[in-house]
Amino acid sequence: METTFIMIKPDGVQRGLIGDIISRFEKKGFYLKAMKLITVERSFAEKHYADLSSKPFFGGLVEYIVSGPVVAMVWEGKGVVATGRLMIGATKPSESVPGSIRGDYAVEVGRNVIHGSDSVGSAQKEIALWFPEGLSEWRSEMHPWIYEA
Ligand SMILES: Nc1ncnc2c1ncn2[C@@H]1O[C@H](COP(=O)(O)OP(=O)(O)OP(=O)(O)O)[C@@H](O)[C@H]1O
Repeated sequence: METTFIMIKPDGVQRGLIGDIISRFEKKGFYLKAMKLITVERSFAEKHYADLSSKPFFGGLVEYIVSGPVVAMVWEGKGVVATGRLMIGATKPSESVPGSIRGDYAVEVGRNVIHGSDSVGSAQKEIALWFPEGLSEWRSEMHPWIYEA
């Protein structure tokens, strides 16, 4: 099944939103396949956001990501990449709808609480970068109550 990379950014950790965010993904019917609390080096943050290196906000974005621990996770489920992005909400909190994570908890684009992979391809790259040790192989006993097949 599809997997995505989700990161609770330093503001989400500092604000005590870890439990709520994990709970949303669990209750939806997605499976947690890997998780760690980690403070990343600048070079690692630059690698994660390499596609944005030419943006004017790149320096501030890297400062933000290295400013404290983040929670890095892999979630699995049918359509989890696209659905995860919907659950997270639009990049700019002023445009993210209430009910989404950013819509409920964020005000500023530079403090938008959470990251989620934007495609299946970038999910694969990000999971390889953040979890070279691999994922847990397990499936919930609830599977038939969540998925038709
Ligand atoms: N104009 C901006 N000013 C400041 N920070 C920004 C701006 N645009 C984006 N960012 C930051 O860079 C991150 C990555 O931007 P991107 O365009 O990839 O959005 P995203 O895919 O919704 O976010 P993420 O990759 O964090 O999930 C944003 O989540 C935000 O924290």
